[in-house]
Amino acid sequence: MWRAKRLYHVSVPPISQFKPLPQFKLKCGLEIHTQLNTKNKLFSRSVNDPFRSADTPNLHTTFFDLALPGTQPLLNYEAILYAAKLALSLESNVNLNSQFDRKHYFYGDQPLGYQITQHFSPFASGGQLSLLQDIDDIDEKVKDIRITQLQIEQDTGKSLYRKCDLVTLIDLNRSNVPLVELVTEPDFENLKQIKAFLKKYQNLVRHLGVSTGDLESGAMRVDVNLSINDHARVELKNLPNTSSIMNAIKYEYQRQITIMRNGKAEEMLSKAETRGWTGSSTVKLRNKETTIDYRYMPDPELPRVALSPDVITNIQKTMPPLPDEVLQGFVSAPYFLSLKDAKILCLSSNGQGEIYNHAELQNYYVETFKFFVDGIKSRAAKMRSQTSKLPTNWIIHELLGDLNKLQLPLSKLAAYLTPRVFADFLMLIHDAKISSSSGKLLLFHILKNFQESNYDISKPVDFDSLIDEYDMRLIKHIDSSELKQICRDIIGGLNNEKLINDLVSGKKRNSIKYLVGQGMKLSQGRIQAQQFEKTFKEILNVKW
Ligand SMILES: Nc1ncnc2c1ncn2[C@@H]1O[C@H](COP(=O)(O)OP(=O)(O)OP(=O)(O)O)[C@@H](O)[C@H]1O
Ligand SMILES: [Mg+2]
Ligand SMILES: [Mg+2]
Repeated sequence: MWRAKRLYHVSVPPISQFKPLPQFKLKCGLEIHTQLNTKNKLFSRSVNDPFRSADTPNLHTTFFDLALPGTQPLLNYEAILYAAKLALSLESNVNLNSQFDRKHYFYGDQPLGYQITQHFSPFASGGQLSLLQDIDDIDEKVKDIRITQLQIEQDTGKSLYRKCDLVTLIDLNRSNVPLVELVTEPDFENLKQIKAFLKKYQNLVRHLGVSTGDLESGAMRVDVNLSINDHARVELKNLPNTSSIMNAIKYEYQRQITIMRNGKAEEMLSKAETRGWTGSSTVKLRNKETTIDYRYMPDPELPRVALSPDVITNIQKTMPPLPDEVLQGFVSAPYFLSLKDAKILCLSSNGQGEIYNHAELQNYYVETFKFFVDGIKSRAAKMRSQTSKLPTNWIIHELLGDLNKLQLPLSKLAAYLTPRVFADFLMLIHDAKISSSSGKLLLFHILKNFQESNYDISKPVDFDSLIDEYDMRLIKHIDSSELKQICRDIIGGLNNEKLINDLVSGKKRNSIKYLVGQGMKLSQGRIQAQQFEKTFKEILNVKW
């Protein structure tokens, strides 16, 4: 008698209890699809803007994107250029004679009936991306992730399933957008390496300007392949962001361990399978070996991509220095940035570049630094380490904070508060014309006014009159008895004997900062903090 096979139920512990165990060795490889942000699509002249879908579906489509009979693909060379840049930056060998193939399957958002990809002869192979402990926050000193290959292919359209009337809507704005599929060797051994690789690769595509690299919008899509102790690999799909990627791996790791511990590995982990992430668990989509036969064949309508070695050499010449080199440059002479600050300059946090992109920010910093150093030299002053920190502190910390607060794009501001002008501003602080607390107010005021003037760049910034208008000029030569009186008044006004005793005895030395803060507030930042500190110590007879 036929009986339904009882499904073996695996009870997986919660993700929060995830713990990598040495006896269960994790091995992972990634497949990453990256949309190239070329002007046009891969095989047609339509505009490449897959994100227009929400308001205007099917806007960017030509007859070829719709797969109307009689239309033919026409290769966009810009996509080849972008893919070559990416391949070279990964030390991958560009194939001088790659080819496009048809991968056949039917789906509503794939009207050709096949996807044009590179199966037999991919665009580039080999190469690596090195992860470094200092820069990428991994546990090992260095970890090289080998690249298997990069292939160019077209993206599919999008299907929108409407439950209410059981209708599926098709949007072809994304159809035929150029993609690079990057495949790594199964070199990853832990989560930190995967997280670091994704961040580094994302930063790389942004740095090269070949993609926005955003996971959330689908410009970058990651499939994870995972196996434990040499059992069959499981491919994880539908991972929309970094936390899904991490959680899916954690879940899958625990699921497979549970299976092994229950003696079911032979039965359940001997065949490769594809699983999807539901948000809380992985579910089987299909067996790898039973996937349909795609009937790959070379696309007869597209000639081979024949590149001369000169083309590659010339592209290599136009390549910018890679992110790690740029970072190293900022931590060494003449900038001497801390690694943390250098990372802020080099690692873009958002691909859209709304407030700034890393190239603009680096440029603004480098230019300002140059003008500032010239300013110091012109005063025949020495560049002390405290002085060289001024551009860093004021750009990376103060200015970026203000821009974010005001949602003011750096590109707009740089036309008005140019690096030369910003260096002048820094000189005001360097020359002690204004205190840094006044500087903060002044900078914010200038930015806010600029924004309110609707980005009017016609009137140049006039620091001198602004400083006078707001009465910010530092009082350098205050009479010492007058200053002592101000300090005594502050102490008297506090009426806090314990604070003063603890300060004088050295128990709570930090309280001096509080007193100085009161002084700065009272003088509206016009008397220097150091003067206050000195005077407070004098009148309190502080010995430490
Ligand atoms: N034993 C293994 N454990 C974990 N990952 C593995 C293992 N063997 C291979 N992989 C990874 O599986 C991935 C294979 O990707 P590839 O694109 O070559 O084939 P695929 O997944 O079969 O094809 P498709 O592109 O149709 O998904 C690579 O990232 C590779 O590193
Ligand atoms: Mg795969
Ligand atoms: Mg693949």
